[in-house]
Amino acid sequence: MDISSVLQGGYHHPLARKWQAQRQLTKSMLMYPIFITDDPDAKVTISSLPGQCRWGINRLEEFLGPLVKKGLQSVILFGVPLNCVKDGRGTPADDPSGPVIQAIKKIRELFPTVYIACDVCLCEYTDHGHCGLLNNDGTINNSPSAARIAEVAINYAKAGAHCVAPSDMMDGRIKLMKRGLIDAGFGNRCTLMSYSAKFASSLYGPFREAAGSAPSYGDRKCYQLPPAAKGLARRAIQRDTAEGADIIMVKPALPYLDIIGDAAQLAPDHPIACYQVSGEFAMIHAGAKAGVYDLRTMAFETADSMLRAGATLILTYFTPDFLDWLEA
Ligand SMILES: NCC[C@H](CC(=O)O)[C@@H](CN)CCC(=O)O
Ligand SMILES: [Zn+2]
Repeated sequence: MDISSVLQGGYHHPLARKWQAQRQLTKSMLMYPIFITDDPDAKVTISSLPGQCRWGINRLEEFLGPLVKKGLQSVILFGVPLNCVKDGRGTPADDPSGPVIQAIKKIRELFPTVYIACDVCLCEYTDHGHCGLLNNDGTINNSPSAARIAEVAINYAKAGAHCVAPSDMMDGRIKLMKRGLIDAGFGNRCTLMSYSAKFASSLYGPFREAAGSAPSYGDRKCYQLPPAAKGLARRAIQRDTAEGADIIMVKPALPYLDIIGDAAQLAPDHPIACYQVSGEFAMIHAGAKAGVYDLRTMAFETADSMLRAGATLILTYFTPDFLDWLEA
């Protein structure tokens, strides 16, 4: 046999197999999506997301304390207001007494080492459930929507968020948000993580149930990317990079590994995030429950695929599990 034909010598040993990975999963790569509700003492199980709950701010120490001890380094907050008056412009989104702003302050106080990102969108706060403001005919009114999203982001930054992450997919919101952060004095102390390539996926169901954020009519196909749209994703990534995004995100993750690769190629000097969304998480659990594979092995296999594709940051509901598994 030719010398060049023999590869197995390079990975016959478990340690040598580790060396074959370009990037190994570490705790600092994990960002934990968490749901904050406006009942301060709540701890409500989310049936569609195994092991996940909606938490009130009075329970954050009980919830996050053990995870911080295990090495939790970042969270991304999703507000789930159940006792507020939703309206056409998502007024409750940046209510100073609302769950997100209260949670930013509480987590800063309780866990000063934890990096706090905030998802910025209006769908959890609008009475129509869309991610932006609407025209009279029910279509998205892009410009005022982008302006409102930027306004919410600046208010989160003022409350102490380390990072704002607009998941709305409005055109031009990154430029507006970056300009707003700079003008408000936060351009150099608040990260702008753009959900640049976010697809109109069928994998958001459990989240929408958890956050009560499904659109009251229609869908999000006119502002989230078509699943087959590789060119649009590449253009959105280039656009957001040019508009001042500090981190580029692809979402969902597993069905879009090629887009993660595109992002790494198009924005080689930016951290690349990917979001293993609620439906991916639920799907992996369902397969393990059905005996198709071992849960831990599959969770690592999916994370390794995202790292191999070029991700440097993974938003995942598996974060608490990985904190245990990476310790072992
Ligand atoms: N801003 C929209 C929420 C959005 C998807 C959607 O419901 O369209 C995601 C949150 N950023 C869902 C995330 C998930 O499914 O885990
Ligand atoms: Zn939204």
